[in-house]
Amino acid sequence: MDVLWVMPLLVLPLLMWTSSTFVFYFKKFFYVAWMMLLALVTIPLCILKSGGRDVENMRVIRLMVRHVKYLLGLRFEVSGWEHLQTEGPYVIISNHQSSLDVLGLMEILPDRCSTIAKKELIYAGTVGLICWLGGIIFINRKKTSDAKSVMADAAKAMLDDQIRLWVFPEGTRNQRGDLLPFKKGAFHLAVQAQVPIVPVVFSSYSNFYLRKEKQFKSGTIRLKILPKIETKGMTSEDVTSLCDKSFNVMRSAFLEISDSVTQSNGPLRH
Ligand SMILES: CCCCCC/C=C\CCCCCCCCCC(=O)SCCNC(=O)CCNC(=O)[C@H](O)C(C)(C)COP(=O)(O)OP(=O)(O)OC[C@H]1O[C@@H](n2cnc3c(N)ncnc32)[C@H](O)[C@@H]1OP(=O)(O)O
Ligand SMILES: CCCCCCCC/C=C\CCCCCCCC(=O)OC[C@@H](O)COP(=O)(O)O
Repeated sequence: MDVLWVMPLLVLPLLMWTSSTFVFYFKKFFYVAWMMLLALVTIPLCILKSGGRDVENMRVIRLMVRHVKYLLGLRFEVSGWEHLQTEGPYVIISNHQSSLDVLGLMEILPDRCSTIAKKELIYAGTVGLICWLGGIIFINRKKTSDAKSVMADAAKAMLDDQIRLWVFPEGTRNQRGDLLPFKKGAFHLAVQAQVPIVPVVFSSYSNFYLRKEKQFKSGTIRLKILPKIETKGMTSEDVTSLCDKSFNVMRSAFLEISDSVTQSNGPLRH
């Protein structure tokens, strides 16, 4: 009899563990499947709207992605909207924690703004095709010289076609509770086009999404848009200091808006 009473005490934690792991895989699977399906529906809409690859398709994509946050139990708290009210082209830079960043990106994406992404994304089925239709610029991260020339073309296109570009200067996803050192491409891009940089910071996801621990709870993400940094008159000589300055303002903002969050792995050293 006694053993029977103990059973629930053993089984309950096991059930809770498996259910949170189950929720993690379910939500991840659902997210990918839903985005693939949305992309499938959005492809013809984009083709009807623009007849092919065009940054204007980002309006349709943005509209189609907006509801996905509710399905995953996520909310965004955006501050600094006024800093996006800048005429003409600019480069947005933000930290990059997960593919969930796309939801925040779509929350604040200004008109005529596309992104720079790794070229592997083009093979992601319907999502890859929608990225291509949305004018996303693909770079080969393993070939710096190729990436540089694609970005030089992008600087020209920003001015010729009046487009804005969103770049993830960490160059990869990172969930270590701090920012990775920035790569230089975004800053060369802004200096070459002589356009401002608008830094955007996503608060840490570690209070609701932990890849290693297989946790994916509901949560609120703070998105802070910071004042633009001008690059007029700068040359490639100024890129390193521009990069350092941007890193410092973004890192302080990241730590400030993530302050209530436990930094499980501690800060990274540079
Ligand atoms: C409805 C349907 C639903 C569908 C859902 C999806 C819908 C839409 C999708 C939209 C959203 C998509 C979101 C996509 C997210 C994808 C995110 C990514 O893929 S992140 C990864 C790719 N991005 C990046 O890598 C960008 C950042 N990287 C860089 O900028 C890098 O600098 C580089 C790749 C250009 C070069 O890399 P690397 O060699 O490793 O870097 P450095 O150390 O920075 O540079 C080496 C030296 O080269 C100089 N340099 C760099 N760039 C330039 C340049 N453009 N011109 C001249 N010189 C350059 C740099 O200064 C270094 O020299 P040094 O002497 O040391 O200064
Ligand atoms: C038939 C192929 C199926 C592939 C399925 C993948 C589909 C992805 C589906 C839904 C997610 C939608 C958001 C897509 C955009 C997110 C891209 C992204 O975050 O790429 C990661 C990249 O920044 C860094 O990669 P690394 O960690 O450096 O490597």
